[in-house]
Amino acid sequence: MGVEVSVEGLTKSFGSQNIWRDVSLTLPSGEVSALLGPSGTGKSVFLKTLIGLLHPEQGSVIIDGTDITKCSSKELYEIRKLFGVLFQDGALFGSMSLYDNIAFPLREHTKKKEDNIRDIVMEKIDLVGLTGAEDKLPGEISGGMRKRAGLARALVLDPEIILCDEPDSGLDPVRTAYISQLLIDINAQIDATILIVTHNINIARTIPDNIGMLFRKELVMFGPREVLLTSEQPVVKQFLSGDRFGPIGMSEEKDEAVQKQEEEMQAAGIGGGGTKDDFSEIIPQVQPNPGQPERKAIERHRQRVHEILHTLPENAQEAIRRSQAEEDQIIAENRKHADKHDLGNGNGNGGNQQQSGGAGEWSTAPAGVAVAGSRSDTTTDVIGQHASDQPTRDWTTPDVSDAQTQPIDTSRFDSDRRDPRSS
Ligand SMILES: Nc1ncnc2c1ncn2[C@@H]1O[C@H](COP(=O)(O)OP(=O)(O)OP(=O)(O)O)[C@@H](O)[C@H]1O
Repeated sequence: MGVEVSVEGLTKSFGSQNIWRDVSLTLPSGEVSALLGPSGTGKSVFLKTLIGLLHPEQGSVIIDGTDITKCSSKELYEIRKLFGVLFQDGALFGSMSLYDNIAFPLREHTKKKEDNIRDIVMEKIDLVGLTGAEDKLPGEISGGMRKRAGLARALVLDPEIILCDEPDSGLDPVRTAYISQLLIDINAQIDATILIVTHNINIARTIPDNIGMLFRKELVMFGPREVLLTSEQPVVKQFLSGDRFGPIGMSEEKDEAVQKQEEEMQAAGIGGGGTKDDFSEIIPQVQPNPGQPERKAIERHRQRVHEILHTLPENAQEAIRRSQAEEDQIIAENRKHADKHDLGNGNGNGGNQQQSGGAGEWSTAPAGVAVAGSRSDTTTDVIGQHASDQPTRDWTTPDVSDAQTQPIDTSRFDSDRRDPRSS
């Protein structure tokens, strides 16, 4: 199970510039959380503080029993091995091929042999749809491809905590959907605690269990996604709808005169350009693909939400009940689909769909983390990460009919991706 991250009273400034203050939240074990907020509110700074790259003036960040704001650098080094981080710009080494970039954490932090490293790296490259691009330099590929290479690198050590800084930036909507699905599938496979920083409202609506929002140097809220999505707070409503009119301005704050002008314009029927979508109409959360294990976090999340349900606003309670019922239906349909196509459900057979019905080369199964399905058949390597000793990939080329029945085909990430079936 992923590790809980508990943040208490965190305050960060650069010189006299306070970024945020007194931020408290808990990223529950194995759950997927998202952090929203206007540009410049310090979301990336928050991520960097969680891994100890930046040091807060006040507060604590407790990870696996250690307060990383106060621990020794040796302890911090150990704690960091729990993390896989996808930075906003991919943070790849410009002079190294994608292959070497992705292999880097394995070479740096484990004593794995090159054969084993190759298997893991190629699995992750395949997983993010970059097969064929492994010899390219970061400067020779698109921003979206760099992003996916960064994600592959974040996954090679099978992290307990995954931090993703704007995983969708540089990706078109379709690739964004693939990468979002990938994160859910990965969560189902390894039950990692995930935090996604994003401006993408679609991701916020459909991927996380919990959502938080930073605004005016404070955490406006953090809790079950339905609470934020049904919130009546003007800043939340404005952010979700992308409207010009509201408390969020081009710079951090609008002054009263501007707000008054906007109110007059609205009264005159002039719009702020925002979408008219009804965000309180909750879209069911994306579920793992059929054949993937079911997310273990769902039950834990529901248990937690059940305990606090009576404390939530009435419309959030109603939205939670509705979305849980809809999600149950989707999960049941996925199970039926998996049974019909003999994909295995990751519970009864270890989730090894590579052997159980054609989710081979073309599935989104995160093979290095995936084939194990449960951690019972993994070993612990030198740095305490779980990793299979055996090559975990079935490299047999699936037949075309299998490929066609796969719900997600990561090869479609790139039109220039080499088709392994043709080689
Ligand atoms: N190392 C640093 N030194 C000084 N100021 C910094 C540093 N890193 C970030 N900042 C400042 O902190 C503020 C928050 O930056 P951050 O990148 O966290 O915002 P963000 O919410 O992630 O923005 P965006 O959504 O645009 O990516 C900005 O004003 C930025 O200039």
